[in-house]
Amino acid sequence: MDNVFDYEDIQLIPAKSIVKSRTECDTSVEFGGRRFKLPVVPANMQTIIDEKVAIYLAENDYFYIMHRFQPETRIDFIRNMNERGLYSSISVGVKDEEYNFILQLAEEGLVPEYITIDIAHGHSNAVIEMIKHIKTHIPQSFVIAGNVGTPEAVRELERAGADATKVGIGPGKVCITKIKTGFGTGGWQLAALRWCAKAASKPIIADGGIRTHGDIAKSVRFGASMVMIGSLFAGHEESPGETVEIEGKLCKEYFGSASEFQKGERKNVEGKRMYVEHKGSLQDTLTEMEQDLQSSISYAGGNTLDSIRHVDYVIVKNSIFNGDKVY
Ligand SMILES: NC(=O)C1=CN([C@@H]2O[C@H](COP(=O)(O)OP(=O)(O)OC[C@H]3O[C@@H](n4cnc5c(N)ncnc54)[C@H](OP(=O)(O)O)[C@@H]3O)[C@@H](O)[C@H]2O)C=CC1
Ligand SMILES: Nc1nc2c(ncn2[C@@H]2O[C@H](COP(=O)(O)O)[C@@H](O)[C@H]2O)c(=O)[nH]1
Repeated sequence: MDNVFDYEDIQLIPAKSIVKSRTECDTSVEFGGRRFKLPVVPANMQTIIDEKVAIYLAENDYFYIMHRFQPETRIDFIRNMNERGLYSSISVGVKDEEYNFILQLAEEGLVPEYITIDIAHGHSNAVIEMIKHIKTHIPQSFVIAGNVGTPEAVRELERAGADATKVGIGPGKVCITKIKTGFGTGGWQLAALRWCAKAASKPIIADGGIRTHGDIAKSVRFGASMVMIGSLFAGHEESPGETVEIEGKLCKEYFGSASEFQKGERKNVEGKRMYVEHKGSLQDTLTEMEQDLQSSISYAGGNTLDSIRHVDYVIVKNSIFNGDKVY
C-alpha cells in the first residue's frame, strides 16, 4: 500500500461552480434499486437505531439498516414495515440460528429488501456461506456483506453473490480493535476505502471514522456509494441510547456492538462506551448534512453527487494514529 492517509489528511480541490445556488445541487443516490436523499446510513447499532428511527428514515426517503441485537423482533419488524408500505432493511449474523432465521423468512414469504451480514471480520467462509444461503433462499433481497478492509475480501464477497460490501475494520469512534488486536483500517480508513473501491465492481459502503460532514464528500470521492455513520448520529432526541446528566449537561450513551455493554460479558471485547452531548433532533442533523453536501457538490463544480467522484485532492499531512484511547 502506498499513499496511506485518513480523512483529516485530505483536502478536495475546488472546481468552477456551475450553479447559482447550492439548493440546485442534488445529494440523492440510487442504492439497491431505491433512491435515497443522502448517501448516508446511520450505523446498525443499538444506541443509534431502533424501530421508531427506522420508520422515520424509511418514511422520509433515507436509507437505514436495523441492528440485529434483538433477533426475536425481526419478523414483526419486517411485517410492520410491510404493513406501512415501507421497505425493510435488517441485519443478520452468521451463527447457526441465523441460517434458520433465513429459512423461516423464506417459508413465510417475508422478503426484506435489504439484508446486511454484520460481523467484525467479514472476510471469512462464514460470511461467504451466509451470502450463498441468503441468495439461495431469498434471492430478491439486496445483500450487503461486511466488514472488510482489503480488495481481495471485496472481490471474494462479490464473487460469492454480495450486492454490496461494507469497508471498515476498526476506524469507529467506540472501536478498540486496533488497540486490542493490532489489525484494521483504523487511522487509514480513507486510503483503505480507495484501495477497496478500485477492486470493487459493485457498490461499497464506507463504514466508520466519519467525524465531520466533509468526510462524507471525501468518502464519495474515494469510492463510497453509501457512508455508514455512528457517532455523529448518537445523542439525538430520537437516539435509543440512555440519557444521563453529566456535570449539568444532558448526554446520551453510545456503545460499541462488540463492547461489554452490548454483549453483557467481557469476552472478546472490541468496543467501548462513551457519552455524547445531547444534540437535538435527528432531522436537524440530516438537514445540515444535506446542506453541507450540496455545498460540497457546488465546490466540485457540478450539480449531482457524481461530480465529487472525480475532483482532485491533496494530501496535507500524514498521520496514522489519531489518538484513540481504550477508556
Ligand atoms: N467494523 C468493525 O471494525 C467491528 C465491528 N464490530 C461489530 O460488533 C458486532 C459483533 O461482531 P462479531 O463479534 O463479529 O459478531 P458475532 O458475535 O456474531 O460473531 C461472529 C462469528 O465469527 C466468529 N469470529 C471469528 N473470528 C472473529 C473475529 N476476529 N472477530 C469476531 N468474530 C469472529 C465468532 O466466533 P467467536 O466469537 O467464537 O470467535 C462468531 O462465530 C457486529 O455488529 C460488528 O459489526 C466488532 C468489531 C469490529
Ligand atoms: N471495532 C468495533 N467497531 C464497532 C463496534 N461497534 C460498532 N463498530 C463500528 O463502528 C462504526 C461506527 O463508527 P463511527 O466512527 O461512525 O462511530 C459502526 O458502523 C461499526 O462498523 C465495536 O464494538 N467495535
